[in-house]
This record gives sequence, C-alpha cells and structure tokens, in this order.
Amino acid sequence: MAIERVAIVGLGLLGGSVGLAIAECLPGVATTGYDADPDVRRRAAERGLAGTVCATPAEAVRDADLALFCVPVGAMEPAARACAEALPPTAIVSDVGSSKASVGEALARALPGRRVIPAHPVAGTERSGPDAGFASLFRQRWCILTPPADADPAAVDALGQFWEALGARVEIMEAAHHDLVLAVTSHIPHLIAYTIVGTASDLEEVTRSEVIKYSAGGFRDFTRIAASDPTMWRDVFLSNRDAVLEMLGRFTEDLTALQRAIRRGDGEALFDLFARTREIRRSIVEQGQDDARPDFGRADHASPARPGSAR
Ligand SMILES: NC(=O)c1ccc[n+]([C@@H]2O[C@H](COP(=O)([O-])OP(=O)(O)OC[C@H]3O[C@@H](n4cnc5c(N)ncnc54)[C@H](O)[C@@H]3O)[C@@H](O)[C@H]2O)c1
Ligand SMILES: O=C(O)C(=O)C[C@]1(C(=O)O)C=C[C@@H](O)C=C1
Repeated sequence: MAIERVAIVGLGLLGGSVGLAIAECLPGVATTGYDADPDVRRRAAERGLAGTVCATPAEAVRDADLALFCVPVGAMEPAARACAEALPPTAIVSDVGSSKASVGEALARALPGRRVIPAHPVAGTERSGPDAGFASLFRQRWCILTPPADADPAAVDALGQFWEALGARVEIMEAAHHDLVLAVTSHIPHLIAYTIVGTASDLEEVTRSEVIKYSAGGFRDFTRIAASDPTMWRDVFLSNRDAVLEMLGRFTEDLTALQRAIRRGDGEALFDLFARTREIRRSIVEQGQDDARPDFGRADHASPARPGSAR
C-alpha cells in the first residue's frame, strides 16, 4: 500500500521535522498539518512544515493515508479523538511518542478498529516548537515500530518504508520491551540530568554564577539534556511509570554500590566500572551509532548556526 498523503498532528520539533523530511526525501507525498496552538500553526505555515497547515484537525486528516500524531504522549488520546470522525477508515494511524505501550492503548481507545501502528523515531534534541525542526533529524537514527500482534503486515511494511525513506533505520519490537529499553537508554538519563542540574542550582553556597562559570565539561552536557521540554518529559515519566521505576531501582542499587566503594576507598571497583563503561562508549562509536547530526558533539549547541532554536 502506498503512502501518498500524510497528516501531521502536532507541528513542534518532531512534527516539523517529519514535514521537512518528507518535503526533502519524498517530494511526491502531500502533507497537511494541524497544531492546537494557533501561534504554532502560523509559524508552521511560514516555515513550510506542512504543504497545507489546516485550521482544524478534521481538515488535516480528511484525505490522509497516514495520520501521524506528534504531540506529547499525554495528549495522544485527545488529539486522536479530535480526528476520529474525519479520518478515512483505511488510513494508517501512527505516532512518534517516546513511550509505546500506553500510547498504543491511548490511540486504540480513541480510534477503535483503526490500523494503529505505534512508532518511535529515536531522534531528537533538547529543543521544541515549530522553529526547532530540521529535515535531517531522522537520518541514520533508529525508528522503532511496535505493531500490535494483529497488525496488517502490509501496513507495517508501508510504515517501515516511509521511515526508511526519511533516512531512518527501522526495527520492530514489542511495546513493553521498547519501554524497558528506552527507560534505560533515554528516560533515566534525562531524569539524572534533571536531578543533577536541579541539585546544583539548589546549593545556595555554590552560587548559581559559579555553577555556570565552571560548567565547561560534564555538567554542561547535563544542562543540555536538562533543558528538554518539561511537558514532554512529565508525560514520558507518567506514561512509562512501571518500566522507569523498575530501572530506577536497579540504578539506585548500583549507585549505592559505588557510594560504598568510594567510602571504603575501593579504587579497583571504581576503576573496573569506569573501564567497562569506556568500552561501551567505544563500541557505540565503532558501530557508527554516534550522533550523525552535523553539529552535534562538535560545535557549541548554543550556536545560532544550528538548525532550529529554543522556544
Ligand atoms: N523532543 C525529542 O527529542 C523527541 C524525540 C523523539 C520523540 N519525541 C516525542 O515526540 C512527541 C512530540 O515531541 P516534540 O519534541 O515535537 O514536542 P513539541 O513541544 O516541539 O511539539 C508538540 C506540539 O504538539 C502540539 N499539541 C499538543 N497537544 C495537541 C493536541 N491535542 N492537538 C494538536 N496539537 C497538540 C503542541 O502545541 C506542540 O506544538 C512527544 O510525544 C515526544 O515524546 C520527542
Ligand atoms: O538527543 C537528545 O537531546 C535527546 O534527548 C533525544 C532522545 C534521547 O533520549 O535519545 C530523547 C527522547 C526521545 O524519545 C528520543 C531521543
């Protein structure tokens, strides 16, 4: 089945990047877009994030082969409900949400009997809003599809091919497994960044200016992650609660073991762990999984030359 008309609901970082990537990689595919925020719709039209930016969700999805929900995970259900009547019954329904089990359930509740195939492009930045999107966001990044067991294989293939055309590498996984894996690789790292930056800013005697002045290294990297959108991340932690709590329990045990090693002066335990983690970083780089975005990991992220800007 061919995907020729894509409706993008939510025109922030992810929705805008999908629209720009389609224009660049699939010029024959028509895009419509809708966002609940009128200012976002105006800016999306100015930037050409979708071929047609619509005033209502119904207008956006009316002729869609693929309706792609690019809203915070807590807004998936209301956003999908608003499209229910107008959406053609044969359209593929998908999303880009960072957690998958609860989003799959939300979309199925809002659009019963539809071809729901949840997906997660594991690609993003700390920025958000209609100015943040860029066409190359998905290039060489994974996109994980979590089709339900009874999904139509032709629809799964079509969605996989769509993401490959935007430059992504596609993997299929069960939603619960996705949520556990992403809890470790994405959600808990964000929680740690929010915590360390919050802790530093709470230390009154280490003044804020000193925190900023000496944050050239590790702390600076944490502040980038901790600048990520509060609405998006609140929703991720609430929607992936069980997996995050399970992994957080493991993490806390490991942190306690490290605390004990430091207290006991057990240099060997510290060295062994740090040597092991260095190898993990090396294998990520060797497998070409390091960040492929042009100015990530090299130039200053705050550089105005970077695509998109903070909202
Ligand atoms: N930011 C990342 O790094 C990243 C990466 C991968 C996946 N995601 C996922 O992508 C989704 C979107 O994130 P983003 O970073 O693009 O956020 P964003 O804040 O840049 O964009 C979200 C947009 O959705 C709109 N919106 C909210 N509720 C809506 C509704 N009911 N109907 C229509 N529009 C609505 C908002 O006005 C906003 O413009 C989230 O589910 C997030 O988990 C984010
Ligand atoms: O690179 C970043 O800034 C990101 O946070 C991107 C990141 C991640 O944790 O890898 C964030 C959330 C997603 O759902 C996918 C990607």
